[in-house]
Amino acid sequence: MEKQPKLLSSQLLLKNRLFEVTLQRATLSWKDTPAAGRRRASGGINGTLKVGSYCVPVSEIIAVRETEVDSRTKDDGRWQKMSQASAGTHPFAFTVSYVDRGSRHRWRCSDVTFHCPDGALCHQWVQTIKEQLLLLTNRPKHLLVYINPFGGKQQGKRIYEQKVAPLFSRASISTDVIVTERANHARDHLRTDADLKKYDGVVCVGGDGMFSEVIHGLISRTQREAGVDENCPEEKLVPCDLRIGIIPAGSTDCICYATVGVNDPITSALHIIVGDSQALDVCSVHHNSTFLRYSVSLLGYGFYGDVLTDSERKRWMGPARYDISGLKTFLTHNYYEGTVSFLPATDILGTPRDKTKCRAGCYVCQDSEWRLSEDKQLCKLDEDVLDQEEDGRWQVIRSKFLAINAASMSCACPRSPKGLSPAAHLADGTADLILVRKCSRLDFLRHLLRHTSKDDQFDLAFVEVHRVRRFRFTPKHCESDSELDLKESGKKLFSHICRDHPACGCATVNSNWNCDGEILQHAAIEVRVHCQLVKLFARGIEELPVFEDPCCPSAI
Ligand SMILES: Nc1ncnc2c1ncn2[C@@H]1O[C@H](COP(=O)(O)OP(=O)(O)OP(=O)(O)O)[C@@H](O)[C@H]1O
Repeated sequence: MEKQPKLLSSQLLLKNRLFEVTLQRATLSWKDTPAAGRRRASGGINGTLKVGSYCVPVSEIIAVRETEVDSRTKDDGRWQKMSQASAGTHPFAFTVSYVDRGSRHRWRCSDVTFHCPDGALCHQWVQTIKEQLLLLTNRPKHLLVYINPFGGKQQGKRIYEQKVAPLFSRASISTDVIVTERANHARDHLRTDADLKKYDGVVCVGGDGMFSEVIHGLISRTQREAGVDENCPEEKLVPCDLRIGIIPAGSTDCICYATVGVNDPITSALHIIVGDSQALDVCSVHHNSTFLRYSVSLLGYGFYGDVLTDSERKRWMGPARYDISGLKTFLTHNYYEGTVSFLPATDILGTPRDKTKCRAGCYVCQDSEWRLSEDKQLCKLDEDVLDQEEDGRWQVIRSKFLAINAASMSCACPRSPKGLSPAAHLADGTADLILVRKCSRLDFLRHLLRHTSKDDQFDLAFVEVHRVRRFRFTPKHCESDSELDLKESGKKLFSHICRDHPACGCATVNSNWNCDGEILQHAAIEVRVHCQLVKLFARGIEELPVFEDPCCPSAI
């Protein structure tokens, strides 16, 4: 590794022990000096600090400030008494706030205070660190924040005010905060009114529903300004410039869990402050050349559509409704006939059966980013050639399905740690299309149980999985208009009977699509994955536990 020049290096006092403190372009480090032992022996009060070397990446420093020095100093949240000798020899101090990694991907903001022998040196340290922070151009300075006061346990406002706003202010981030007054307030404001040029990012405080509002508003706005027609399924959508931050305060925080690894407001706030960036694929869903919705996690027809439809009728039950509706839908065992056509993704590095998972710095997603920038350089003429090539590669499957699921990410969450498609990627421009054909209840149960065990949920004769760029689904009765006309009235009646008699064993005509937790109005849909259409203030789930990380503020 290339040796970096030292920007500053001094012997400073930390918890009454002398440390050699060094600032380089990428790191702030401090290590025990031989004199430290002598000073300890001379009666200084020892803190909990371990002997050794410590290192914080500059990119994870939140802020630096000069600190008032008394004979008492507050460090790590606790008051400590400085020895008279230390206060006398090192009367000036500065405090560095930095990202401290806890267990299970949780981040915290920790402080370390260094004491200096003179004011000029202290000032020089603060200024030099500040200058290094200003060079980090990926950090947001001004954010637009939407708070859903009714999401989850209705704690959005309190969470923001008590846990997030103080961190933003410490990091000198200014905000415009809007507390939403109705559903779709954030979406509509982003679509038309918001002066987006003023901001470096948009933050939503709430659950997956709020995140969905924000992406719908931002994507629509971007397309309108670029002159792209959202209703045309063939249009290539223009990526959104502004990054989105999610402060989890909902009952379902799956997107946050999938992109950060934990649904913790402080962790998310710190990812925003350090200016992380994680691209995310977005699926557009159309019916007959009419835009329906965007999806970033799961599109599910059959089993997951039916669970959502049933659970919506049982909202009064609270979260227990998902288990009850799940059991009911499983026992009902409906299957649906139709045609799935899809365009396989052939030019990518990963497959849905990979053992490796999408993690921070994922090389599969990076490869897609590289291809995306190459694609942009292709001239318009080549797009027609590509379309013709695509036409020849579509595959068609006509069958009876218990479930059709398209996962744009693993869909892992605390309830399902492996997720629906464990090897799916956040930003490779594909979705994993999982087809579960008609099978016995026992076999379907085996498939479902494998989502929570080590066994491969796709390694069953009635399950197949394809990594796709586009797909279409046509329910059997929609396959031709004349067929539809002939059967329409009879099927409506049939569907009604089956809903009222769920145990009769006959298939209802149509299920509904569950689109990231919302029910779609149409069963016949056309889906296209847009590679890296939005960006989040996140970095993907980090792989290493804290003690394995070579550059964290623990001893090295
Ligand atoms: N002020 C408001 N009043 C009522 N509904 C709102 C308001 N602001 C946002 N919403 C809507 O509330 C819905 C749920 O919000 P959110 O996702 O934040 O919480 P949640 O409890 O996780 O909900 P869900 O689990 O249904 O996604 C969103 O779809 C959003 O459109």
